[in-house]
Amino acid sequence: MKIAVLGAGAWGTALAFAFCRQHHVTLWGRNAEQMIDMQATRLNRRYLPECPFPADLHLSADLSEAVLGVDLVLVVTPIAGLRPTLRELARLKVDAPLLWACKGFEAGSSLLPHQVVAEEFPHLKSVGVLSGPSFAREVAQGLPAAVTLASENYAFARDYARELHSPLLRIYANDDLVGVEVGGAVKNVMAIATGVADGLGFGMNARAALITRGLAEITRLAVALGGSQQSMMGLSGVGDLLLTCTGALSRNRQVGLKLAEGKSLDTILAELGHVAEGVPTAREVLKMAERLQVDMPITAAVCELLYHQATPQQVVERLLGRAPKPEFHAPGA
Ligand SMILES: NC(=O)C1=CN([C@@H]2O[C@H](COP(=O)(O)OP(=O)(O)OC[C@H]3O[C@@H](n4cnc5c(N)ncnc54)[C@H](O)[C@@H]3O)[C@@H](O)[C@H]2O)C=CC1
Ligand SMILES: O=C(CO)COP(=O)(O)O
Repeated sequence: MKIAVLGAGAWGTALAFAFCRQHHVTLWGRNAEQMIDMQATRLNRRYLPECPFPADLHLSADLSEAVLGVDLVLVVTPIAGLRPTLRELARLKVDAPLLWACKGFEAGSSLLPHQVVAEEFPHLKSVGVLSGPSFAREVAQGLPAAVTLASENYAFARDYARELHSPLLRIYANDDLVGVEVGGAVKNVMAIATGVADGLGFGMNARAALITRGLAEITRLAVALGGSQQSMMGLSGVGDLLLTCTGALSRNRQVGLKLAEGKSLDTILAELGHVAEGVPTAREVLKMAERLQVDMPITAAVCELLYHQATPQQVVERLLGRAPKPEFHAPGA
């Protein structure tokens, strides 16, 4: 297949590496200067400095050139870049099948990525998300990983999962687009919370409790939005939640660790140099939870920390001080 990967950050670069083993791949980035540097050094020095480019990876800073005659477009910008990128694709009259790999709810609209795609490309039916436990650096180093390709059009998910699948990047098909997107979006919020708890030295018991109750929270929201509970047991549910809450490579977890050190959000984001989707997404998830009357206390606590100047200690006291309740639901309820 001829594939255009749009977005030359860590994850776009890593996916381009993975797919160019079997396909003709062009990695497009919006920053022409950076793309010239990448071509000259065959390295993404800004976002993935330790991984040299495979010889057969093509690069372009010209979107029209990158998408010319492609069989698949894969958008790997942060969620904030999804809509602007789709609008550029619409302007260029691109109608190739479309996948995206961004994780989050769109800031302001609180829409999931597939809803943004439906607004910008209402007639395109071959669309879906690629999501799951996958740190860019490990994928770029050729270490094995498994992800989910979810689409409401299951035949599309099945066929493109088969096309993109390889021994090092195993791809599973799923028809639960909502569940897979909610899992990928909200685990980032839970990773911030887990980073805070770990940074405060609360120990491994507390970490396991947070991850488990985080999963309960994600599941409630996913089901309220029409997703399937089963996906929460899958790669884009518990799989990505575990990875991001415990893995040192997670940027969202790093945000939490630095919040626990008492650093301001602005300082943390400047130090990070990468996107941390859990930061804008936490606010949208809380809005959505309030609208749907879904109980999401960990998300609310993360929002208190990020946006209401609460200290980590205050937030933890409030979370631990809540009244006891049934783990699942009261018998007979
Ligand atoms: N890094 C990882 O391990 C993984 C990241 N993701 C998701 O992939 C998405 C991208 O993440 P990363 O590549 O890691 O971020 P990053 O922070 O490494 O790079 C972001 C890239 O997006 C570009 N960008 C930002 N706005 C854009 C726009 N409007 N148009 C075009 N390009 C734009 C930036 O120039 C930069 O190249 C996020 O939603 C993230 O949650 C998903 C799985 C793994
Ligand atoms: O989504 C990811 C792994 O699946 C990457 O997580 P971070 O954005 O927290 O680094």
